Amino acid sequence: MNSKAAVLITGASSGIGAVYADRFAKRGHALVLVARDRVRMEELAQRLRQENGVTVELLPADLTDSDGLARVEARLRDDSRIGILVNNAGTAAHGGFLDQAPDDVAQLISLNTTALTRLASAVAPRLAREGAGAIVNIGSVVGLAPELGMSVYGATKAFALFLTQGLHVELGPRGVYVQAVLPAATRTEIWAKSGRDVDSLPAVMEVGELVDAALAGFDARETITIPSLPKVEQWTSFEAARKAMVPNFLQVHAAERYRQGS
Ligand SMILES: NC(=O)C1=CN([C@@H]2O[C@H](COP(=O)(O)OP(=O)(O)OC[C@H]3O[C@@H](n4cnc5c(N)ncnc54)[C@H](OP(=O)(O)O)[C@@H]3O)[C@@H](O)[C@H]2O)C=CC1
Ligand SMILES: CC(=O)[C@H](N)C(=O)O
Repeated sequence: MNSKAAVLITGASSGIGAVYADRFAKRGHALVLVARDRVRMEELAQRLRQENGVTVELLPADLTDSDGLARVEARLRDDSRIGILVNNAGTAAHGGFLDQAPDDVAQLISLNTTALTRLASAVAPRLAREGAGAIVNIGSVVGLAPELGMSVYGATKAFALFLTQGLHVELGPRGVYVQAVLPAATRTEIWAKSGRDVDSLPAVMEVGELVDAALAGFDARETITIPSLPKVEQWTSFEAARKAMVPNFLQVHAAERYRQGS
């Protein structure tokens, strides 16, 4: 992969996406920034152009809107300068499942899973043809922790993790690197936007530290990067247990515990 490939970052107007933009600009990459808030992106873009001398283009779009999403998909399909997609745009939900209106749930799923998948789908064939490039999906540790009571949000993040692992299997041999980053609580606007006080949490990572760790995982070509997890062995043994189960799924008969009266 050309190390100076342009990077398209969704959700680049604030938080994790804005810091990814800063870090990739510092590394000398041209950027395409996607989010709804053009003014905030323009402020960021001006600073990044001045500080780093890189090209920064804006592609304002609502990724839950079919026209907006289609414009970003077209850019990813057609612009051969873009070699890295950072699929970061996402929202969290207010309250628990019983408090969430079906339309709000659908909107969350639309951004966190449908848009993420469609954007990966738009860029992947071109990257596979080129035998180079990267797709970074921002998941969450919440996708591993149904106990946290964020069922729909967590399910969208479990989706991002699974999709990444599947795409790693499918696209890795074609030369495309796929990474899932699973942040834990990180100080960004997502908390206030979803009606929660980030300062009530026992531990919160600063967003710069989170993105720098995610990029260390990127540079190491990790498939799954969990910046806050102290011992990577906990993740690798979890994965080993899952993989050990897979060969046992295909059986002619139901397991003994389900055989009634036989
Ligand atoms: N902060 C945290 O604790 C954690 C965050 N994450 C994940 O990190 C990612 C980034 O979130 P974070 O930086 O924290 O939060 P922010 O709220 O700061 O950033 C979210 C970004 O997504 C954009 N966005 C929201 N809705 C849309 C939309 N409909 N179309 C296009 N862009 C949209 C926002 O821009 P705009 O409003 O301009 O459209 C903004 O740039 C999310 O996927 C989140 O789930 C994961 C784990 C922990
Ligand atoms: C940002 C969130 O709402 C969530 N708690 C997470 O850590 O992913």
